[in-house]
Amino acid sequence: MILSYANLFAGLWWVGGWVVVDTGSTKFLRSSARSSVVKFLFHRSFQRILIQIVVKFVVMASDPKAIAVVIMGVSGSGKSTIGEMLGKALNCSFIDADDFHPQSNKEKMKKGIPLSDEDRIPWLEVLRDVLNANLVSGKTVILGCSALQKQYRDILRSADPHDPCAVKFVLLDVGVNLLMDRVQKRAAEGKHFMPVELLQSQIDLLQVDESEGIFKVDASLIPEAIVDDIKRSLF
Ligand SMILES: Nc1ncnc2c1ncn2[C@@H]1O[C@H](COP(=O)(O)OP(=O)(O)OP(=O)(O)O)[C@@H](O)[C@H]1O
Ligand SMILES: O=C(O)[C@H](O)[C@@H](O)[C@H](O)[C@H](O)CO
Repeated sequence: MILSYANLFAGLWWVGGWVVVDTGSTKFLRSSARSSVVKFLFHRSFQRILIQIVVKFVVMASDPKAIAVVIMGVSGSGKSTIGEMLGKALNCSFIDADDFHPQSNKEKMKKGIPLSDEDRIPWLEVLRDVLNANLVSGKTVILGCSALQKQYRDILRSADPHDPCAVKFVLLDVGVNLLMDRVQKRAAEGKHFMPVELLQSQIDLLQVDESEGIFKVDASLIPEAIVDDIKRSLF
């Protein structure tokens, strides 16, 4: 839409310039020194450059750089719920990291055994490649992923090897009691494989370094308020 306006504007500019220069309607300016400057300004090659600059500017303004937003936090903090809503609000796709776990990881968690680095690193590398594919094709994407430690987040950050800031993290911050309630309720409803016993191991592992500048959102709020806060932090 914006581009069509730009093209229309460029077209009018072109025709307007032609009328002014080629129909001689600028007679009153011709004699003065000003007229050569004006002629230069209306000259087609100058117009062409100007049009290219305007179109490029409009394209850049209407098509900002793609980013990856990682909604992170411990089990039950709301990554899937919030990530999906944010994806809809930003009109981009949402990827749930849980869908990329190999069966062996899921079996381990079901049995109440926390994942090790050996379990997580290959999984994070796959997720990094998925983010990379989206960024390379200019698509903004939301990922819901625990990303509990800096070393894990650094793997995801490398999705854009030229710009680590292209991958942004948002931490869903929820108190332990509310987390327990949510995970217990979800497990009782048979809705998820993650047992409540694993929650403490996740809380123990979560490490957020102030220097990383991760945006922390109060995830005990209603989902709509959380999504609004995240949107405000991003734009
Ligand atoms: N802001 C919220 N307010 C109320 N309930 C919420 C909120 N966010 C999530 N929930 C509920 O809490 C439960 C856990 O949410 P969700 O599955 O989105 O968390 P998660 O971080 O993706 O968990 P996991 O990492 O274990 O997959 C769900 O039953 C969900 O409906
Ligand atoms: O790093 C991890 O241990 C995993 O990502 C877990 O967080 C689970 O995937 C998730 O919580 C279950 O839904």
